[in-house]
Amino acid sequence: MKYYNINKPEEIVDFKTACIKGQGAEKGLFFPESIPAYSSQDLEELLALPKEELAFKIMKPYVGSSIPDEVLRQIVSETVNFDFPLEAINTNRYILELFHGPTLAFKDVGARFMSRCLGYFNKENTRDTTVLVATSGDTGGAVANGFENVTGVKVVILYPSGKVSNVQELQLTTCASNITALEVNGDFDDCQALVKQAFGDKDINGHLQLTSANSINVARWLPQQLYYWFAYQAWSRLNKSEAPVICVPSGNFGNICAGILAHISGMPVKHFIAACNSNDTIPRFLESGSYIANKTVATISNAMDVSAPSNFVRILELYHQKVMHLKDMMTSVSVSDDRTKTTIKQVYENDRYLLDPHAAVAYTALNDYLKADDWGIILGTAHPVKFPETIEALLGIEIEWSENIKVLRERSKQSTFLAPDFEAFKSYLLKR
Ligand SMILES: N[C@@H](CCOP(=O)(O)O)C(=O)O
Repeated sequence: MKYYNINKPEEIVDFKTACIKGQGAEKGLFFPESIPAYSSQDLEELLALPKEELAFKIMKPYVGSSIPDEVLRQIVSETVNFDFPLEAINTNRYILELFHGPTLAFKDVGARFMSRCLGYFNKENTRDTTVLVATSGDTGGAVANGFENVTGVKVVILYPSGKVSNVQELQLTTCASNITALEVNGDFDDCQALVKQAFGDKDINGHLQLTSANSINVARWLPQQLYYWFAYQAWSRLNKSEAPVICVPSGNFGNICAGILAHISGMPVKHFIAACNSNDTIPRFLESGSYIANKTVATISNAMDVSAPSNFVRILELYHQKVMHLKDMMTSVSVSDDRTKTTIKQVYENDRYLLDPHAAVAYTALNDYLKADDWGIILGTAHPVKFPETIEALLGIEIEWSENIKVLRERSKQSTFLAPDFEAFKSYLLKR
């Protein structure tokens, strides 16, 4: 498979180069030159596969000859070695729980896949690679965990000071010595802008070999489509007469973009909903046609506090930049914190299911979209235990800590403050 740069289509690379570079010239994202198309017979066969084999079949065309089959098999089986259950919240609303990995968020899949691919490519590399990553909460912990002690890789995580939950902060500030956390006095979009600018800076690139572990990197983005294939296997067993509406909590739009990619490959979906919090650039864009990214707003679903979602350009590319065609398949809505809290309470009281704030945004949006007896799926992108501050205050319950959270709480945070200023970031990187 070859990938072209959306901003500079003459830049064409293979999977290995796309993974190592992370981002193309002129801040362009890499995009696959062709998308695999599965016939109904292929789909039948995919339904019957164990998850490791399904993951291999789906990822193989995207990786091409960059990684030998036996290595790729090993990488994907380590990537998906936990559960992805589709649970019923009530009669017609289901949740695909994506939070059973080591850092309790959906980002574990992409982070584990990318860290192992980079580890493989790095075997021939004599230089260390510096992985830059901006996080609004969940990516940072997953990347820290995925890259912990990977030889030849150093990770620099930028996160917005005071705008991630305590558990998320501990996950990204208490790691092995190859992981550094920079606490930025700004918001996620400031962190993401610093990272993107660093890729285009000659001095930094002369000094360090950089890559990105955000979903701008195809090796982080593409494996996210596996969730949708796992969901497909699970819902086909439910014998529903229609394909589902799938509602995805959306911040940087990498997850929903991967879902749409799976759908374009042939996986049946009736409609996608991109559920946003008050950071509503895309809902407003789809409504009015004007793309205006406002200042990022802090919400209780903090991992979605993104005002300029990197992957929206890929979603448009999937529809050949035709917004009209995209709107037939995807709706995007904004849900306030007040409505999110009401949903957490109602679902807990009526169904005894504990939604985290991100899933609650999606549940609210799905309910608004569907009639009561239509069926649909939300993606559960993070475990509620990551947000005890919000949930305990709202429901008056105490959330039980899992073993990995107990261990985290005993560690102490290590971070370095950084102004949201490119020269400050550059001078930090040049001293490394
Ligand atoms: N929601 C993210 C923001 C970055 O998204 P990514 O998928 O591009 O890494 C987070 O939790 O950090």
